[in-house]
Amino acid sequence: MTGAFQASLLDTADTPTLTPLAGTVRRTHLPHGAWIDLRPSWIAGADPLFERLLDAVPWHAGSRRMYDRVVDVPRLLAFYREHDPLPDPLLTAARDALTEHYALELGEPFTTAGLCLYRDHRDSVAWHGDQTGRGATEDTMIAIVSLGTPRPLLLRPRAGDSPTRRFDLGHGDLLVMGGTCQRTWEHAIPKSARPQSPRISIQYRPHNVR
Ligand SMILES: O=C(O)CCC(=O)C(=O)O
Ligand SMILES: [Fe+2]
Repeated sequence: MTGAFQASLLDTADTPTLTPLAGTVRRTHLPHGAWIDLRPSWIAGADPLFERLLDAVPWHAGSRRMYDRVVDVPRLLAFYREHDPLPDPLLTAARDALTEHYALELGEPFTTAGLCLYRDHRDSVAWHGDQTGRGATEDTMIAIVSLGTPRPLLLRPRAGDSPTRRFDLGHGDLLVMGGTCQRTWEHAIPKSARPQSPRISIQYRPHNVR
């Protein structure tokens, strides 16, 4: 093996790369007009991206009101509004590729990026729909890129009339929730019983969807 070939092999392994989306995304239709698109290993060679985000993102504890108390949510957060520079050029490229791929169906760009850091198996997100803003009343899309330790994303219908669905999100995977998903279904990342290393989730949303 020549030195140059070795270098190029290392290069692909070490440089996070977006692979093409067209023709590689598998859609699952759910009852009530919701759907899930899945593209395993969308980002190849994602290890350095994961490390960079762990370091570079200003992670902070989020909080929410629970009755008369304010409690920390069980994960760390960072939110990038429209026009905020993202913490890594690959996250910008991913957002733009998603905007392009879904342009006809979505009719508007993905503009914001919410980041979550699940530090270990005890971190989680409880059952919810992204229903702040238009998510409560209109069809929209939320695209999630998952990095690090695989965790399942669970979905259950609000009407309780069909079984909970499980999508395993691995390192570099893309999952897109679309149609009525935020209104007619809820999603969650459950705690795990077994110790786990960290996971980072990046959620891209259109204007005024949270
Ligand atoms: O961690 C994830 O992939 C999902 C996070 C989520 O549902 C949210 O932040 O609204
Ligand atoms: Fe969510």
